[in-house]
Amino acid sequence: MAPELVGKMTVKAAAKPATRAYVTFLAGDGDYWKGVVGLAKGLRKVGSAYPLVVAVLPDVPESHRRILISQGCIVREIEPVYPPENQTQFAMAYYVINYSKLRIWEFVEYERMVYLDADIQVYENIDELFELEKGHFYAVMDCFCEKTWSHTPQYKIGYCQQCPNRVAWPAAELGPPPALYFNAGMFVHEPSMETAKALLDTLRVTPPTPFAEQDFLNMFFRDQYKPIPNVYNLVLAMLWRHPENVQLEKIKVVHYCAAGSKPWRYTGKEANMDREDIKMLVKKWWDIYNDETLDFKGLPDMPADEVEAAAKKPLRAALAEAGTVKYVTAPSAA
Ligand SMILES: O=c1ccn([C@@H]2O[C@H](COP(=O)(O)OP(=O)(O)O)[C@@H](O)[C@H]2O)c(=O)[nH]1
Ligand SMILES: OC[C@H]1O[C@H](O[C@@H]2[C@@H](O)[C@H](O)[C@@H](O)[C@H](O)[C@@H]2O)[C@H](O)[C@@H](O)[C@H]1O
Ligand SMILES: [Mn+2]
Repeated sequence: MAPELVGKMTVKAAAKPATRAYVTFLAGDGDYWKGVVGLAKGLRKVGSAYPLVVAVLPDVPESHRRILISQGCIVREIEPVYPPENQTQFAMAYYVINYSKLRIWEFVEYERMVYLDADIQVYENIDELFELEKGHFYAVMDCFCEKTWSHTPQYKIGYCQQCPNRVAWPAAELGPPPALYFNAGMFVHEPSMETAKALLDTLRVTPPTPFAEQDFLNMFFRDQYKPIPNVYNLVLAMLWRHPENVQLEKIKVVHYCAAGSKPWRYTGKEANMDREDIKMLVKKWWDIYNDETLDFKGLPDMPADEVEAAAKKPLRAALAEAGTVKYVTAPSAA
C-alpha cells in the first residue's frame, strides 16, 4: 500500500484486509513451481493489487515452497481430493490430481479469488475481474478442436462452440448442443465452506470423465457460468484453430496449455510449436521469469520468520485454530 503524506508526516496507509487474492495450484515435486514463480513475477509486473496464494499438495517439497515464499507467494497446504473409484481414461493421466483444485473453495478468508493455472502468464493487469457482479462463475470458453477432445461427439462432427456456424450442431439427431463449456485454467470464484462441501459431496457421486475437474466444474456451475472474453485466458490452440477469434495485441492472459508449450519445458518440436507467435509468447514468458527486477523485495512490515511460519502452517490448522470451520474430508484415494 503506497504511504501517503499527511501534513509533514508520512503515514503508511493501513493495509486493506486481504479479502481478495489470486490463487494457483501446485502438485508434485516436478518443475511446475517455475510456472508459479513466473506467474508471481508477472502479476507483480502488471501491478496487481492482490497477493498470490499457492494451494500446495503435501508432496510439494519444502525447497520449492521456500522459493515461492521468497517470491512473495502465500503458500497454503491442502489435502488432496480424489474422484470416486473409476476406470476413466483421463485426457492426460496426471489430470486425476487436478481435482485437488476444488480445495480453493475452502479458502474462506478470501471473499473472492481469481484462480490461475501455474502454466498461465498475466501480461496486463486484470484486477477488474474482482469487481464482476457476484453470484456467477466467470471463465473463458474452451475450444473442442484439439485431439484431446477426440472422445467427444462435437470433435467427431467438427463442431466447436468457438464457431458454432462452421459445422452446425445436428440437433435433430443429437439433441441440444453442448452447454457453453469453460476452460478451467482460469476462473473467478467466491470461496465458501457451503460450496466446498457441496462440491465434495457431489464429486463423491459423479463418475469421473476425461477432463477431470474441468468437466466436473462445468457440470457443477452449469447454471451460474458466465463466459468472459478470451483476452482473459488465451487457450493457445485458438491461434491455429480459431485465429479469427484472436487479437493477439489485446490478449491479457496466456494459457500455455497446448502440448509442448509449457515455457519451462519448451523444445519447439511438438506440433505448432515452431510457429512465430508461439516462439514470441514463450520468449515473453522467459523474459519475465528471468527479470531479476521483478523478484520479491520482502514484505514492508512482516518479519521474514513470521512469513515463513505462516507459509508452513496448513490452512486446516490455521482455520481450526480460528475455530471457524469444520472440514469435510475428501473421499478415499482412488
Ligand atoms: O505436475 C503437475 C501438473 C499440474 N499441476 C497444476 O495443475 C494445473 C493444471 O494442469 P495443466 O496446466 O498441465 O493442464 P492443462 O491446462 O495443460 O490441461 C497446472 O497448471 C498446475 O497448476 C501441477 O502443479 N503439477
Ligand atoms: O484437468 C483437466 C485440464 O483441462 C484443461 O486443459 C485442457 C483443455 O483446455 C483442453 O480444451 C485442451 O485441448 C487441452 O490442451 C488442455 O490441456 C485445463 O486447462 C486444465 O486447467 C485442467 O482443468
Ligand atoms: Mn493449464
